[in-house]
Amino acid sequence: MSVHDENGLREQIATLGESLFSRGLTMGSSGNISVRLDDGGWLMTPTNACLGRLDPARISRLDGQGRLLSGDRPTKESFLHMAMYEERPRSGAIVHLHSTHSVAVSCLPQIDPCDCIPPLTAYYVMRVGKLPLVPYHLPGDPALGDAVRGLAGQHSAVLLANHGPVVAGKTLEAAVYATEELEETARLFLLLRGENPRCLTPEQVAELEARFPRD
Ligand SMILES: O=C(O)[C@@H](O)C(=O)COP(=O)(O)O
Ligand SMILES: [Zn+2]
Repeated sequence: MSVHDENGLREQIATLGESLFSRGLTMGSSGNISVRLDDGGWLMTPTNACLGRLDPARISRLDGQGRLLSGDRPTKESFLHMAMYEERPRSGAIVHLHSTHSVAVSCLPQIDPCDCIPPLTAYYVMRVGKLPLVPYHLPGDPALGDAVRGLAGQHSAVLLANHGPVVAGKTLEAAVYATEELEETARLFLLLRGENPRCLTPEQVAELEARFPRD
């Protein structure tokens, strides 16, 4: 990958981070973003950085073993991102946010841990699919990587209990779109609680999965 391409990805991380932050999809210095590079390394947002005010030049550059090559110290969830990439060789980017409605769902006692949000809309199935719950861990706990490793092969998105979503996509744009769709569907799910909404049937879900594979 040329320096020119890498710089373009740095700019894209900062631009999309600002877009997510300015729309209230993550607050303060919460959330992190990573992109896989052609040489097997990664660009990751630095720890304690506000996604709304990222400096492209200070984004952490890691090698394939997760060692910091340049930039600020990476997100404390770097091992979580790396575990997800390991299981998803076709994923090129990962987004983790503290988006309010998704976090709210992650705190509910009675959600199905194998599938936290039912298939309410076609677009949700196309962008997110089945969303498993990862049991609560301290943010930055290396055990989170192992917990996610067991799920990420089958799922492009997981929901960390009492914490928030982690979403992979083929490109950074795809991961951001999927995270936005997850947040909007979490909002719908909360709006419809108690209404016994009509969900898509297993046949309708299977048709969508076949016609619109994610990555
Ligand atoms: O919730 C946390 O502490 C992290 O998962 C997070 O969202 C922000 O951590 P850093 O990326 O290390 O700033
Ligand atoms: Zn977090």
